[in-house]
Amino acid sequence: MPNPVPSAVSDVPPDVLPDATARTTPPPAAVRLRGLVRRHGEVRALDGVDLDVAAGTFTAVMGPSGSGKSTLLRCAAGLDRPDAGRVEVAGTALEGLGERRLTLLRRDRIGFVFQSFNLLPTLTAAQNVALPLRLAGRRPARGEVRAALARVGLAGRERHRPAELSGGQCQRVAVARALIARPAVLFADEPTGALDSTTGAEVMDLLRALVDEEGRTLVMVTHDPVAAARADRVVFLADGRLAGELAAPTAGAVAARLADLRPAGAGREGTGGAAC
Ligand SMILES: Nc1ncnc2c1ncn2[C@@H]1O[C@H](COP(=O)(O)OP(=O)(O)OP(=O)(O)O)[C@@H](O)[C@H]1O
Repeated sequence: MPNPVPSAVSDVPPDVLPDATARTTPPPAAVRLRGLVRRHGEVRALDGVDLDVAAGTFTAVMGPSGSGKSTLLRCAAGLDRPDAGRVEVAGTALEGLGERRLTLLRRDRIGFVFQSFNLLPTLTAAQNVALPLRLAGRRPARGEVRAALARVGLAGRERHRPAELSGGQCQRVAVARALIARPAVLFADEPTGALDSTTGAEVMDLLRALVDEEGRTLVMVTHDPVAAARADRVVFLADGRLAGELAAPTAGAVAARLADLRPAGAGREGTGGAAC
C-alpha cells in the first residue's frame, strides 16, 4: 500500500520544504511592545518602551517604585490603553480592537494574576476557577476545574471559599483561574507581594513549573530580587523607560542592578505616586 506520509525530508517535494529564511526566522514573540507611551496627567508612566517576550519564557519586570512596571503590565495585557505605541499579544495587535474584541482577547488569550488575588468571596475555589469559562458561556468539561485545581496543588479544596484558604492557597486558585482558558500569556503583578516568604517561594515554584513543564509564557512584575531570580530574564524600568536587562539572573545581581537604578534614598516615590 502506498505510504502517503513522506518518510524523510528527501521524500518531500522541494516546493513544500520551508526555505532557508523560514527556517531561520524565530517564532513570533508572545508579547511585542513598540514605542509604548502612557501618560497619567503630567506623568509619563511609560515613555517609549520596546520589548519582546518569547513564547515559553519567564520574564520578570523590576524597577523603582513608580517606574511604570504595573502600567507596562496593564497595557501589555489589554487592561489599560497606551497613548501611543503598539501592543501585540500572540500576534494580535491590540490598538485597533474595539472594546468587545479586546474583552474577548483578554478572556481567551490573556491570564492575569493580581497581588490581592481578586477572588470572589462568596464563590468556592472551584466556582472561582470556572468563572471565566462561565462568563464565556462555556460549561467546564467534566473534571476540568478539578484538574486545574489539582495542577496548582489544591486537590480536595474545590468546595472551600477564599476565607477558608490561606493566602498562598488563594493565590493558587487565582493562578488556576487565570489558566483555565489556556491563555497565550500569563501576566502576574506582584503575585507574591501579599505572601510571607515561604508561601511566596511556593507560589514561585508553581509559576516556574508552569513555564518549565507546560511551556507557559509568564511576565511578572515584582519588587523581590529573589522572586525575580526565578525568571529566565529580568528587564528593568526606570522613569518609564527600559534600563537594561539580565539573563540568567541571580538575586544578588538583580539587587545590585536595582540599587544602581535608585537615586540615593528613593525611586520616584513621593513624585505623584498612586493614592493608596
Ligand atoms: N491611575 C493613575 N493615575 C495617576 N497616576 C498614575 C496612575 N497609575 C499610575 N500612575 C503614575 O504613573 C507612574 C507609574 O506608576 P506604576 O504604578 O506603573 O509604577 P510601578 O513601577 O508599578 O510602581 P510600584 O512599584 O510603586 O507599584 C507613577 O508616577 C504613578 O504615580
